Amino acid sequence: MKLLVKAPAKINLALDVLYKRPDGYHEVEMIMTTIDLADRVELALTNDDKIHILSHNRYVPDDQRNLAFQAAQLLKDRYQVKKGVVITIEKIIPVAAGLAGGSSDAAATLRGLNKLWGLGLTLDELAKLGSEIGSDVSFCVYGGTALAKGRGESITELPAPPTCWVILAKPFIGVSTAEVYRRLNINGCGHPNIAAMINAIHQHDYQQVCANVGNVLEDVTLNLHPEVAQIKDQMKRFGADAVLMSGSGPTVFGLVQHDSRMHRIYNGLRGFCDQVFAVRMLGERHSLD
Ligand SMILES: C[C@](O)(CO)[C@H](O)COP(=O)(O)OP(=O)(O)OC[C@H]1O[C@@H](n2ccc(N)nc2=O)[C@H](O)[C@@H]1O
Ligand SMILES: Nc1ncnc2c1ncn2[C@@H]1O[C@H](COP(=O)(O)OP(=O)(O)OP(=O)(O)O)[C@@H](O)[C@H]1O
Repeated sequence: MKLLVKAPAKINLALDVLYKRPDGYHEVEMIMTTIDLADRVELALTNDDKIHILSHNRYVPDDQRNLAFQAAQLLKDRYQVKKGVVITIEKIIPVAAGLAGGSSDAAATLRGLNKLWGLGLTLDELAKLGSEIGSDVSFCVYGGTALAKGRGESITELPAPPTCWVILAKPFIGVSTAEVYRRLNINGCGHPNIAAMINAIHQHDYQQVCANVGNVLEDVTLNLHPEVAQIKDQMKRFGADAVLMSGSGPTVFGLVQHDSRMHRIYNGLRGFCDQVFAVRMLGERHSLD
């Protein structure tokens, strides 16, 4: 028996850090939304009681370091599952890009194995399990658009943002999320207005969404990697309505509504960046399988 599950990437329309917690993590407030750029995760049942990972991408680990492996292991241990699975990951989302690729593969594995192994868990239960794997996994279990609080695992659903194009540009570098958080000076940076972003989404107000994008981690990564600032400048020059780094980076996204401008930005950035995509937001929460 086989199941194919979609694992979409996310962007952070806004990302604020409130304080560093005693457990070493940072208390965040983020507006996250899934986009139409997805890995394909195929789950095939085996009777050997083992977890196997297959991927053609040399940057994706094929052992217990893979977040999809960890998701399967967690379900096996917690619910004494005696079956095995072959997890084949067709990687479309750039790796170590700030787009939650690994987290989304883990979330897709949780959703898929819940069905394949007949566990009968709710999305809320899967999201709670996901938070044990990584801070972005809970959001990825639900998808759609949400406010994420705590260390990222406390999710409140939001409606779909206004329709627009999301142009993603990833430079050749990779970024360590832990290092970016470690270097952040919470008191020495400007903070995005999360309430204003939530209001803009509720009002379906594209101009206000664009006016309120912001990410406290951006300056940290920009200082480490000046090429990210260059990509931001390029996107602005080609006419994006809003430009921001996603998560801890290094991927930069630009928002536009007009097709012609989307093409201008897309074509202008290709050749300058490692990978460029023009995609839509997936909008509100709906079944990902
Ligand atoms: C930057 C974001 O991607 C934005 O969505 C997330 O906040 C990070 O999510 P993630 O990659 O799933 O993060 P995790 O794998 O849980 O943590 C990686 C490292 O980032 C730091 N970390 C992460 C989340 C958080 N709220 N505070 C942190 O300080 C910790 O040093 C942690 O060891
Ligand atoms: N399924 C997976 N796909 C990609 N990378 C994975 C996966 N599982 C584990 N990894 C490891 O995780 C690291 C970060 O990869 P990932 O693509 O998830 O980063 P990211 O998009 O920056 O994540 P986030 O936005 O959640 O911080 C990679 O360098 C890789 O070694």
